[in-house]
Parts: sequence; C-alpha cells; structure tokens
Amino acid sequence: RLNTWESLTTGIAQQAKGVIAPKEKTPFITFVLGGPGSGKGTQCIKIVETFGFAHLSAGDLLRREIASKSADGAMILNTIKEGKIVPSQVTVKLIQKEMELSDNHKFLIDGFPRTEENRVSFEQIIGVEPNVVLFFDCPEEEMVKRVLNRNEGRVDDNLETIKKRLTVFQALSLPVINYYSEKGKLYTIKAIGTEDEIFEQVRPIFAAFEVCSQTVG
Ligand SMILES: Nc1ncnc2c1ncn2[C@@H]1O[C@H](COP(=O)(O)OP(=O)(O)O)[C@@H](O)[C@H]1O
Ligand SMILES: O=c1ccn([C@@H]2O[C@H](COP(=O)(O)OP(=O)(O)O)[C@@H](O)[C@H]2O)c(=O)[nH]1
Ligand SMILES: [Mg+2]
Repeated sequence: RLNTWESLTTGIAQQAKGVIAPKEKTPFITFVLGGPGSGKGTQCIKIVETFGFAHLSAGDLLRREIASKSADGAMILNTIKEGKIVPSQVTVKLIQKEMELSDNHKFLIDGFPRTEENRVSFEQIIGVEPNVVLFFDCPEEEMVKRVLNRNEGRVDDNLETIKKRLTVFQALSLPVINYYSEKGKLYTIKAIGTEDEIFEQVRPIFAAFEVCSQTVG
C-alpha cells in the first residue's frame, strides 16, 4: 500500500514539476532591430514558422496596453503619436510578463531595445543579455514608402510621425546597434528585396545556432 501511495505521490510531484517549473532551459534571446518599416515584424513571422520562437513585439504589447485602457494607456498613445520612446520600465515590465507566461524558451523581441536606456533597463530587470541581435538595414526612402503603405490603421503611420521616428532611430537606436556590433553579437541584414530574399539572409543565422544546440545536447 505504501509503495502504491509513494508511486502515486511521486507521480503527482513529477507532474506538478512539469506544470510549475517549465523554465528549466536557459532562455535564448534575439533582439530584432531596425528602423520603422524595415521589415522586422514581417521577418519575425517567418522566423517563428521556421525556427519555433515566441514572437514578442514591443510595439504590439504597447498597443495592447492602449486598447485595454490601462493606467498607462493615454501616456503610451501620446508617446507613440509623437514617435518618442515609452519609459523603459513600462516596456520591460510588459516584455517580462510575456516571457513568464510563455512556455517557450526561445524569444524574438521585436522593436526593442530602442535606446541605450532601454537596453540597460532590460539587462537589470530581466538579468540576461541577448544571444543574437538582428539589424534590418534599410534605406530611409524605402522605409517611408513601406510605412505609408502599411494600412494597419496605426496612429504613427503618417509622414509627420515617420520623420520624427527616423530622427529618434538615428539618435537613440543606432547607438544600441553599435553597442552590439562591438560585442560581436550583431547580424546585419540588407533589408531590401522580396520578403523571401531577405529571409534567405536570416535563415543561416538561426540554422547555425540550431546545429550548435544539437551538438551541446
Ligand atoms: N521586403 C519587403 N518588401 C516590400 N514591402 C515589405 C517587405 N517586408 C515588409 N514589407 C511591408 O512593409 C511594411 C512594414 O513592414 P513591417 O514588417 O511592419 O516592418 P517593421 O516591423 O520593421 O516596421 C508592411 O506593410 C510590410 O507588409
Ligand atoms: O520598445 C519600444 C517599442 C516601441 N515603442 C513605441 O512604439 C512605436 C511603434 O513601435 P513598433 O515597433 O510597433 O514600430 P515599427 O518599427 O515596427 O514600425 C515606436 O515608434 C515607439 O513610439 C517604444 O516606445 N518602445
Ligand atoms: Mg513592427
């Protein structure tokens, strides 16, 4: 009887472990960077399909906050309309919540960090650094054309806001890209051509990491 009870409780404990502690693997984090309209979101969908990442778009998380009429919603809406950057702790908290809710350990963090302050804040709060940083390098005139044709009803997809976002990108986001370049983590993608052509530059980067993880076990 005791043995039966023991095996039963052990079974429950093992099941519970699977439910409560699914995060045994260390996370594999990719930051996806590039100017507005450079194709980050589009390529993230393909990376998810091919390599099974969880896609966390910082902009989508912020827009969800606006839609849910949360306390920060009005502030976030104004910041996005102005093409400015939402305070780091707000964005990092949203990303943290999504990472905790996910049962995946491979994350694509799309459109973040956009400033050095964002980057430092993520490191301090989440306590990890990215394994890979992708930079979708696209000429400004192509980015403007794509954003103006995006047709998702976004409040920031107008010429006035795009100009501000491009200035913010140059001044605040390029330093983040340079930081990761110096760290040897940056993979620059030439973000012109068809979606498929661009993905053929992205694919080998993740394919190499897949081989690595198989070798390590
Ligand atoms: N390679 C491409 N060529 C032309 N248009 C593209 C390409 N990739 C994406 N787009 C389009 O450009 C717009 C911006 O792409 P998106 O993925 O939303 O960029 P981001 O997330 O970097 O702002 C979307 O309408 C998208 O369909
Ligand atoms: O970490 C972030 C990500 C986005 N944004 C705001 O959200 C807007 C839209 O971001 P998104 O990544 O959705 O735009 P994309 O680059 O994809 O066009 C930005 O211009 C910022 O105002 C922000 O403040 N912090
Ligand atoms: Mg996007």
